[in-house]
Amino acid sequence: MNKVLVEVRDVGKVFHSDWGSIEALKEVNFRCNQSEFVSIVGASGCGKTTLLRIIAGLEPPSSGEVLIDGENIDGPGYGRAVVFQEPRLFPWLTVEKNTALGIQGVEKQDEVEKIVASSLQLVGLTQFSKAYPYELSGGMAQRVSLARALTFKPKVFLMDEPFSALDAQTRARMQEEIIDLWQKTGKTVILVTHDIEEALTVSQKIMIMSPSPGTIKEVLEVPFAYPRNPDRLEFINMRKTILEAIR
Ligand SMILES: Nc1ncnc2c1ncn2[C@@H]1O[C@H](COP(=O)(O)OP(=O)(O)OP(=O)(O)O)[C@@H](O)[C@H]1O
Repeated sequence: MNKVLVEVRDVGKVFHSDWGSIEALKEVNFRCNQSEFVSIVGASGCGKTTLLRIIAGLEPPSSGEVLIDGENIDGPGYGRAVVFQEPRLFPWLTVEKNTALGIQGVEKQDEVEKIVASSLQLVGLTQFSKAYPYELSGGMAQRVSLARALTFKPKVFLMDEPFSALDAQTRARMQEEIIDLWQKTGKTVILVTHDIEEALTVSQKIMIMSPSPGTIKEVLEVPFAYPRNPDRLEFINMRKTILEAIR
């Protein structure tokens, strides 16, 4: 039976500033099952990042609540790892030291090393553990941030446009790698992307948001097997459906 891991209930968010208020989210409701790969797509400004930040506990909702594994979220926590658009590495630390920054509550150095080694292996960076960030390509740097996120042993990975700063080829490779990582670890993934093709390539479910105020317009199951082929008619048709829904 599918277990519900993330539950967003009637979430609303209003930002107040000197020049007025913005209702960024209104009555957002959805459920995400354990081990599910979900993408959130929608036009610029429709509230994707705000919703992800609320699930991460980085932003409080103005109304409603978010439950993860039945527990109410009221701040950042180790059950959730967030991967941002840029890798956010410390330039003066090696790959393994940057990766180890995510580890909490493990005192023995050899245990820390074991966790780091297995995370780096999962993202294919074992060989580069002694390298510094300036020696890495953009894709490799983003893989370090994934390795660091893995060390948290999170229940859910929250990703905000993690590949959008990469060139097209690296991006395609990273999409394959994230599917591989998800299949190996069985983690739940919620990915924000403005790229419909990316959402169709990686996810099992796509939530389409509409703006002003941001709300979930439609949820689509992606029924195709992995690896997905963007040239297949079913893929092309679904891309068209999503594009029309966003417009
Ligand atoms: N900290 C903030 N203060 C005030 N308004 C904000 C803040 N963060 C977001 N907003 C507003 O909330 C709305 C949703 O923004 P958000 O960044 O969540 O959209 P998005 O869908 O992620 O956009 P994009 O695809 O362009 O990144 C926008 O109107 C934005 O101006």
